[in-house]
Amino acid sequence: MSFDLVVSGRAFVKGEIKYSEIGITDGKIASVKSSVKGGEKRIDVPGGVILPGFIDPHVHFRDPGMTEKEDFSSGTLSAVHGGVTCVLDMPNTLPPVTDVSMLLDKKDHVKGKAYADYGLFAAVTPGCSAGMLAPLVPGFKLFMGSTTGKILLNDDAEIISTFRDIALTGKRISVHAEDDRMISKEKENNCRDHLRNRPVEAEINALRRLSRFKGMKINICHNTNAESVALAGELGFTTEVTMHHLFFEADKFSSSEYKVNPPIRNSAVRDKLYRSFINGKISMFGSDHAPHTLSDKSKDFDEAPSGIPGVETTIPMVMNMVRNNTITLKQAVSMGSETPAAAFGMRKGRIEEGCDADLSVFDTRNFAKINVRKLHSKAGHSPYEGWEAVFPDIVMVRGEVQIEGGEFCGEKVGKDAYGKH
Ligand SMILES: NC(=O)N[C@@H](CC(=O)O)C(=O)O
Ligand SMILES: [Zn+2]
Repeated sequence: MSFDLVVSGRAFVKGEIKYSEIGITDGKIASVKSSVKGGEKRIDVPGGVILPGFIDPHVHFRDPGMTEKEDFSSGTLSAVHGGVTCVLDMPNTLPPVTDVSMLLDKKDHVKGKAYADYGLFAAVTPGCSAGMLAPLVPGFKLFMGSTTGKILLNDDAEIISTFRDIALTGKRISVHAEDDRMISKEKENNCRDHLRNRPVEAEINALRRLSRFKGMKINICHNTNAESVALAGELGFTTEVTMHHLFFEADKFSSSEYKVNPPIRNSAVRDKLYRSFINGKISMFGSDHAPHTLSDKSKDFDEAPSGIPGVETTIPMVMNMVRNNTITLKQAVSMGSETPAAAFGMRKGRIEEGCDADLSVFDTRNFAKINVRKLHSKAGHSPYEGWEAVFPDIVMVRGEVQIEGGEFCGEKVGKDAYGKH
């Protein structure tokens, strides 16, 4: 058998790190063995571990409509620099993705712009043509609490009837679970006020209301507290966690840079969330990359939009946790690659025959401090400036090298993972 490319080195294969030779043909992994013959081209990875490319199941790339904050090129460029080879983009762009024609318009619009593979979510709206949308999307997104964009749906009767249609399609519904009726709109001056207006109970109550959908394919986004995580687990839902909810506390991190929905919680809530993450109770990382320009974020707290960028820093921070033995590599790969691929039905996320040849190589000896000037998002700011992280040495999207020796050498090879219909 001849391959277009053979990548060899220590690789994470079926839960173990072992020397492997990965034969790649037409962008797919065709063979994984201790030795494969042939290969037009060979890349011998000198150090570090070859991992499946990471998948970020939750980004907001603002394209179309708010491209001064991010566009598909800057967003996916940022992604590959952080070891992320596939992103799932949320539908609160302008116009929002609420029907087939808007979805197809957005697909046309972003085509040819991406450095990483991608999928585009559709919003859950009453009467959305779930059956027609389903083959074209990774899943559907429900916003139960108001936030950037205007696609709120918080009425039980409407949620029930729409979920019934979506259940028939087999697609997962990612939920922004904050009960809007429990969100107060009083003036805010800092993150403590934002937290007062959007209490933990709003999140837990939204989840309680979803308990009637036990066993359905539902994913609870950006969990901020251990109770939500536990309840979601009991209901058979998948869960996401962000770095900002794991690491920030409203008392210490109070400026509008940290204003985000759901909000940064207090230290007691954060500590319990962190423990449930360490104990393996959370399914996936999701950056909730929500870029806003510095001038937007510099407005008075009450006026400033909510959202924190993170697509480029999430996995490097995760790999730093692996370096520190805070979590195992197995947990990092499960939460960052395997589970998102399985949850959203992609042949990605594993170094196995038949999967896309999305690979990332990390060497935990190469840690560095995050430097905002070296990040690629248009946001131009990061709350993680100066934090230690491990950035990837090599990143490959379906066999196409995007990063080598830590340097960008890529092209806009990114494809819609739900596009062949
Ligand atoms: N997380 C945020 O605070 N903002 C997100 C929307 C969202 O996920 O709530 C955004 O699009 O700006
Ligand atoms: Zn979001």
